[in-house]
Amino acid sequence: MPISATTTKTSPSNGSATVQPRDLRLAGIALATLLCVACASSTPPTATDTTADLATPGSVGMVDIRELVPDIDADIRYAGDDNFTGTRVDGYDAAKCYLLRPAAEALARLERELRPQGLRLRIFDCYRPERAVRQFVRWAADPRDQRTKAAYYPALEKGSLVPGYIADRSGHSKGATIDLTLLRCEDASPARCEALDMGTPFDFFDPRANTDHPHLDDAQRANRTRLRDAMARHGFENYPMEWWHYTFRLQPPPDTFHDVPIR
Ligand SMILES: C[C@@H](N)C(=O)N[C@H](C)C(=O)O
Ligand SMILES: [Zn+2]
Repeated sequence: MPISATTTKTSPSNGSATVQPRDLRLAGIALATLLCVACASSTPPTATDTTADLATPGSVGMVDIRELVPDIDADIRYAGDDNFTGTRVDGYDAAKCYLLRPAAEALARLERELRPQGLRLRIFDCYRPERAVRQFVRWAADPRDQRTKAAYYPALEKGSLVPGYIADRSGHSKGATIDLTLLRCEDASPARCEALDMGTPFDFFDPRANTDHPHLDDAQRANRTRLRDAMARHGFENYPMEWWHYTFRLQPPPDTFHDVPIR
């Protein structure tokens, strides 16, 4: 896994990232490292370091899913204002889905399996820069902004959404996690598709979004099960709090959080 000033590594003990400057030989470098609170990097600068704004998802091992499936359906909600923050999110300079290559290849295999059944995937989010996660956390901590409450978290206080519904250190930043749903498509060109009823919309922060919530109707439960089974066949594990959130089981698991913008 490439490491740069744009990345932080997971602590083996508790699963969260820590700031651990390992090279304090040069006082100037150490000072720069300590001052770079926003970078939160565990690795000191090296000759190959670059700023987050110069690196690309490709340079840290990720691939645009449309290189593998050019016509996959994607509605990258954080690249616009149609999301729970009500604004375009930091780091989403383009509406693209980047994933580590093995995760992207697994997703492409699943899409190929689904199409003959009249089904397709719709992707909402993939790799998420850490600056986006920080924006989510700032949004959740600001009780004055309630513009999206009715649509996204009607029954909960926004301050309670972190970390269960919105992670303060997200697996999305490691490049193997994806938010998505299933579409049923008519065999036309271009395909005419409709999202399956999952019981809640994407990013509806509420117990009803829990994958096994008891008060779903039969069709909604079957649709969630269909998505979960399909994803499991291709190595993706569901997060029980959110029916749309899946992580690809990579060996060894990725341990690097990235803050490279999507463009
Ligand atoms: C914010 C939502 N789409 C999501 O991905 N939630 C999980 C918990 C995360 O932020 O990693
Ligand atoms: Zn997610």
